[in-house]
Amino acid sequence: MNFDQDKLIDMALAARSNAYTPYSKFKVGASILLKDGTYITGCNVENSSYGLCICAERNALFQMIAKGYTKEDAVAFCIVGQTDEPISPCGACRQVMEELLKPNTPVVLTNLERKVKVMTVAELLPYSFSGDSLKWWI
Ligand SMILES: O=c1ccn([C@H]2C[C@H](O)[C@@H](CO)O2)c(=O)[nH]1
Ligand SMILES: [Zn+2]
Repeated sequence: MNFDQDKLIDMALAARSNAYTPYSKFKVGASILLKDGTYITGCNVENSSYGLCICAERNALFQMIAKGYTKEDAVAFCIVGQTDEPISPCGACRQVMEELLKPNTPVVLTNLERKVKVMTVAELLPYSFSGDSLKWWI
């Protein structure tokens, strides 16, 4: 499905401006375009107990679920951070993308210069562990 990549990046950048990062100072934004035209966004939110920090990607994906949407509704996902190259999401977020997005959903990785690399969810996490692996008894 076609989508407005510039608008998707703008939404992720706007979310990034809300990032709560007193410890790392590394702000990240994420946005999801849904089939009904809605955008859902997320930023990273840190905590003095470092293990409780949540990445922008998971914040956005969990909000998508909380608002009643599913992977079938997601058209594209975008992540932006202040990196030299388009941002590379962490392993935990790749696993959550595998769970909550479809394998062929485009993920727009970008940076503040708007250098873009588009990869699918499956390309970001090849040979993944998934819910299918839990169906061993069938
Ligand atoms: O793709 C990424 C990489 C890092 N972070 C956050 C986690 C932490 O708050 C800070 C530094 O790792 O950036 C994200 O939100 N997304
Ligand atoms: Zn992450």
